[in-house]
Amino acid sequence: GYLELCKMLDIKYPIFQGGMAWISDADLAGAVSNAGGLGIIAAGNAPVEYLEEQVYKIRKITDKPFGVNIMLMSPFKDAVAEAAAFLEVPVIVSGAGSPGKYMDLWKSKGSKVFPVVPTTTMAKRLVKIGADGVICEGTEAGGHVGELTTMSLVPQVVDIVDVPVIAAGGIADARGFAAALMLGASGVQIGTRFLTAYECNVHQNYKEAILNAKDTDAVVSGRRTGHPVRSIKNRLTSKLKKMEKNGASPEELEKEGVGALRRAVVEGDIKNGSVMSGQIAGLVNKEESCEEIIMDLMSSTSLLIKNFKFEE
Ligand SMILES: O=C(O)COc1ccc(-c2c[nH]c(CNC(=O)Nc3ncc(Sc4ccccn4)s3)n2)cc1
Repeated sequence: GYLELCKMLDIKYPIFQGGMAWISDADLAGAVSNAGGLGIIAAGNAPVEYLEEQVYKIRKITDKPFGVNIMLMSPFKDAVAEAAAFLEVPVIVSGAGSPGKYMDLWKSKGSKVFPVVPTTTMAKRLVKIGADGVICEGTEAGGHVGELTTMSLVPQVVDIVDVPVIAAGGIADARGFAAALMLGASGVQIGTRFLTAYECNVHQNYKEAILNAKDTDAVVSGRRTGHPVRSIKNRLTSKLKKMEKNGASPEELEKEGVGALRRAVVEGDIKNGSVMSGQIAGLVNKEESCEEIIMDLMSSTSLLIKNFKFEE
């Protein structure tokens, strides 16, 4: 349950902040960890120097546990995986691929390993080789997504693993948090709502696109070409949709996608950039601090579930 998870990771609240490529830096992760959750720095596609710099920086911001998310489609994944172990990062999260070959290295250095898994098969396989928990991310999530929904994936994984399950995808308030606990999750991972936090350094245009989005605006591009990515509907997603319809190759689509996330995050080009976002953006309508987000989640959830106790 959530108390066991908090004990395992020495965190106050069972709330992970999604390690979003280009977005989750030491400022955001440090604020989440200082507020009692697990802040997670995203290595994304960045070279190892970026990760080292962010880990040094977060250790100046907080002395609480934090995580690093390693994106396994990164060209720098080997160096980044080594660095995460060498830096003795408390929690290592992985995504967009299988971290099997790094598991022993990460465990040997004492890191807790929480891979994101899109299916029960992957969950079972990774727990068998040592995963300390799994993050079950439903297709409701932003960014690179699988096919299964959170509502469907979470209970099926809970039934076949004996480690804590974190629910991710489509969760932004106490109702989603409470629902995840009912499905058997020990905690939740939240991306889209933390993306609009004051401490998140993403371009203000990107935050506004999330705050103004409605339920049907977060669409998946590239589902047929292998890298399905959920982002806010704009000129880029329309272009990708047309290209897919005209039978564009994965390489052609990939070329369009490269640099698109940076254009949105850094330059604020939310028309032609990739504004990655979960379906729950329609529920995220105001900017808050990480502390406010976490306290809202914990206090409201404790009202929904009578034996869900927490102390401020
Ligand atoms: O290796 C296999 O058999 C396949 O294994 C997996 C397949 C998928 C996943 C998976 C799905 N979702 C996640 C965690 N979420 C994510 O990884 N979300 C991401 N958002 C943006 C990212 S950067 C990117 C990536 C592709 C194209 C453009 N940009 S990564 N992991 C995990 C393992």
